[in-house]
Amino acid sequence: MFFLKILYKKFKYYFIYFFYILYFYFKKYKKNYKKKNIVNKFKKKYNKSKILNFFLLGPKGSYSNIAYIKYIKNKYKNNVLKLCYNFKEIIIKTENINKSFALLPIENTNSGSIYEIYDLLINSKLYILKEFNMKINHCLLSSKKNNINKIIFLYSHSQPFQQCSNFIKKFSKLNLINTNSTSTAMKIISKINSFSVAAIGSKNGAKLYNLFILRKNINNYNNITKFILLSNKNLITKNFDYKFIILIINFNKNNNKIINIIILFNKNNIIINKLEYRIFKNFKSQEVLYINFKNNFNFIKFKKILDKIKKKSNYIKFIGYYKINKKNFKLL
Ligand SMILES: O=C(O)C(=O)C[C@]1(C(=O)O)C=C[C@@H](O)C=C1
Repeated sequence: MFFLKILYKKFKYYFIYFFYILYFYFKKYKKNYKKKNIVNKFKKKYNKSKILNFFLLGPKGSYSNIAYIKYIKNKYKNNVLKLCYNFKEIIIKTENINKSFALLPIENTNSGSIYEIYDLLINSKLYILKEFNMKINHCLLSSKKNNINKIIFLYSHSQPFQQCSNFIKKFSKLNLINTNSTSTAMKIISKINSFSVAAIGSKNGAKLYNLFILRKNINNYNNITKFILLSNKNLITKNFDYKFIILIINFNKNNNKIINIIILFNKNNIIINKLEYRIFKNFKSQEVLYINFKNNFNFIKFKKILDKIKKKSNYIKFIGYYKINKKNFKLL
């Protein structure tokens, strides 16, 4: 006891200082702990929220909107429709908002691949989960009971102009005006309300924007658009039971490696479903190969092939896996 007293007298200030620091850190820790707890609680609540956001091209009445009603609206509970102004906005929002999905058109039997989407996908963090094919019947629409020969300006998205090229060719007077979607076109002509303007859009859109259908089915033959559903979560599982896999392979230009990759796929009996080639003129000219192929091997064999591709390329990116089980497709 005596010894402790001497110690206390000698080091009194050190003791006080030591306990003060201890108290200070304890308070700081308590504050941080509370803060962390609140953030964790918020995260838990946010992640538990069952709402699924679906981002797609708007406004109301677009073909993307019709595809959403047909394939998604009643199939997935608690889904919320979020209509966007253009494809880029759809991708950025889906990348950054929790539990969200993007519905995008990717190709059409008449107009071919939609390159704007391919180029956006190459630089995005999204994964393709599923695809849907939808028949598209374009109509010529006007806000008045109109004579086609009076129309001077025809509004629509760039894709329908290509899909209706045979019909448009017959009317040399027509000036084509590009809009972000067919529904934007319908909205514009309903506001202008003139004999000189018309739009290419859907039957449903005509009802929505009070337009007259001047001609039905003006598209070239058998017009089908493929839509894809994407998410910001990599949903790959260990069972590797995917029917199709989609890869993006990046090369430096002018090195003939693309041919080697195709030969490699061929040697391993890989059935390529779709192949797209894009060139990017950034600081280094780069080539990108988009390959959608049938998955007919196990993960070990697939990894060996991947390693070979890796040696021939700058980088590889997985951007999609379609499940075999179509009916019980789960989003999350
Ligand atoms: O403009 C629309 O209504 C869309 O949903 C876009 C889009 C497309 O870009 O392909 C979708 C389906 C049809 O092929 C025409 C237009």
